[in-house]
Amino acid sequence: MKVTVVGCTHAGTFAIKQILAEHPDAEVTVYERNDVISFLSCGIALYLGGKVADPQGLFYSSPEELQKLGANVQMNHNVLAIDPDQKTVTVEDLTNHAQTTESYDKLVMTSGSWPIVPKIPGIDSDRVKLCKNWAHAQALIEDAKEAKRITVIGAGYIGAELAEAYSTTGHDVTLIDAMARVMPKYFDADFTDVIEQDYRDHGVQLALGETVESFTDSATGLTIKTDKNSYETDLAILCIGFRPNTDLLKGKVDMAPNGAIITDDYMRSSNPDIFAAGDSAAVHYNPTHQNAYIPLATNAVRQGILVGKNLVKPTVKYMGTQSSSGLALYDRTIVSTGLTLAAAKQQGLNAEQVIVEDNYRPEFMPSTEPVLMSLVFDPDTHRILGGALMSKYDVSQSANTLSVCIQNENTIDDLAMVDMLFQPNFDRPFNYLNILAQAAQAKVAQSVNA
Ligand SMILES: Cc1cc2nc3c(=O)[nH]c(=O)nc-3n(C[C@H](O)[C@H](O)[C@H](O)COP(=O)(O)OP(=O)(O)OC[C@H]3O[C@@H](n4cnc5c(N)ncnc54)[C@H](O)[C@@H]3O)c2cc1C
Ligand SMILES: NC(=O)C1=CN([C@@H]2O[C@H](COP(=O)(O)OP(=O)(O)OC[C@H]3O[C@@H](n4cnc5c(N)ncnc54)[C@H](O)[C@@H]3O)[C@@H](O)[C@H]2O)C=CC1
Repeated sequence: MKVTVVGCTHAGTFAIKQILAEHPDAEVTVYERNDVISFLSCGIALYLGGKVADPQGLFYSSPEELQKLGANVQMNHNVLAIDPDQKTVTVEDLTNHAQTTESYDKLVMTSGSWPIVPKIPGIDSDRVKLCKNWAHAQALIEDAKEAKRITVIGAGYIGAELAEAYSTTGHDVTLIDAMARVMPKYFDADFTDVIEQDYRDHGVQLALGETVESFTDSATGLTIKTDKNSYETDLAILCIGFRPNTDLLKGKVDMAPNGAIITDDYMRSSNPDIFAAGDSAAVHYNPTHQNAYIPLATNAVRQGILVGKNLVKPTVKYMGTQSSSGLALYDRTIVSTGLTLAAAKQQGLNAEQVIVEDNYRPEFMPSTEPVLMSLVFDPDTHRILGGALMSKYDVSQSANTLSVCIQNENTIDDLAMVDMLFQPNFDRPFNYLNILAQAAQAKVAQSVNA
C-alpha cells in the first residue's frame, strides 16, 4: 500500500507515526515544503518573549526520526497538484525545481492552514510580517532587534500572546482589532475587561474596534491607517486568523465554505482514498453537534492518530472537540472550553450563563486567589455548553474538567454535585467548579419561581 502524506507539522507527524505503527509494510512517502517538521508554533510567543532557552526544544520529531521509522521523507518538496482520478501527486523538489508525478493508494492531506492576508493597500511591505512557522519565528526574532515600535494586528489568541511578549521585551506595542474587545471569540467582557487593563498597565496601546485600511512605508517606518486613526510603527504582525491550505483539492472533495475538508468520523473525505486531519480539515464541534473550523494543535494530533487507525478500515471514531484552549498573560491563567454565551446565541441555541468569582481555597490559608468563572448552559435541558476561568492561580486543568463534562453531555446538576477532592490547600468542601454549577442551578430555580 502506497501512502502519500502532504505536509508534516503536527497532523502529518502523528499520522505518519501511527500509520507505520499499524501498517509496518506500508510505503509511506511524505512531502513537506519546509526544511523542518513538528514545529510547535505555540512556543513562538514564549520564544520571542525570551522564555525559551533552546528553540530546538520546540521540535518534538525530525525527518531522521520518521525515516528511521520507515517513512520516505521528502523535505523541501512542494506538492503542486493532486489528481484523485489517476491517484497521483505532482511534486516539485524546491532545491532544483525538478518535477515528478507519483502514484498513491491512499492520500493523507495534512497540509494545514495559512494566515489570512486580506487585500489591503501596502500589505506587501517588508515591514508587515506573519507568525505561523519556524521561518517566521526566526525572522521575527531578528526583526524585533531592530524594531522599537511593534504593532500587532488581530487580538485573537496569537495577537494576545505576541502583544504580551513584546510588552515585556522593551518594545512599544500597539494591538489593533476590528472588534471592540480583545479575544472576543473566546471570552466574555467580564474577562476581557481585566485582560485589557493588564495590557494598559504594561504600556500596550489598545486600538479596538478599528479596521486597518492601508500600510504605507516611509523613511522612518510604516504608517498604518485604520478607519479611525493612524499609527507609526517599525514592524506590523498580521494575525487575523487562519484559512485551510486545501486549494489542491478544491472541487475534488467536499469542503466547508472556507475550504476546510469535511471528513466523516474516521477522517475520510468524500473520496474514500483521501484522508484529512488537522488545520486542513473541519472538526465536529460537540457543543453544537455541527462541523466547525477550529485550527488547534489539539485537534491536529488527535485527528492525525485517527488517520493511522482508520486508514484501511473504519476502526476508531473521532470524539469531536470542545475547542478547549487557554493562555497565560502576564500573571494570569485564562482558559475556555465550548461556547461563550454570545456564540451560543449566534448559533440559535437556548442558552443562559452564570458568572461567579470565588477564592479557590479558604481565606484562613496563608494566601488564596480569586477565580473568575463563567458557565454557559441550556436552561431547559441543563446541558453544559461552555465555560471559562481566569485566575492568578493555575486553573488550566479545570477547563479540561469542563471539557469532559461537555463531551459527555453532563448537566449543571451533574457538575454541581460530582465528587471532587477537598483539602484546604486546594479548595473548599465544594470545589470552585461545583460552586459554579450550583450558581447555575440557583439561576434556573430563580427563573422558574419568578
Ligand atoms: C503562533 C501560534 C500559536 C499557536 N498556539 C497554539 C496553542 O497554544 N495550542 C493549540 O492547540 N494550537 C495552537 N496553534 C495552532 C496550531 O499550531 C495549529 O493548529 C497546528 O499547527 C496545525 O497543525 P497541522 O499539522 O494540521 O497544520 P500546519 O501546522 O499548518 O502544517 C501543515 C504543513 O503542511 C505543509 N504543506 C502545506 N501545503 C503543502 C504542499 N502543497 N506541499 C508540501 N507541504 C505542504 C506546510 O509547510 C506545513 O508544514 C498555534 C498556531 C500559531 C501560529
Ligand atoms: N493558546 C492557544 O490555544 C492558541 C491557539 N491559536 C490558534 O491559532 C489560530 C489562529 O490564531 P489567530 O490568528 O490569533 O486567530 P483568531 O481567530 O484567534 O483571532 C483573530 C482576531 O483577528 C481579528 N480580526 C479579524 N479580521 C480582522 C481585520 N481585518 N482587522 C483587524 N482585526 C481582525 C478578529 O476579531 C479576532 O480577534 C486560532 O484558531 C487559534 O485557536 C493560536 C495561538 C494560541
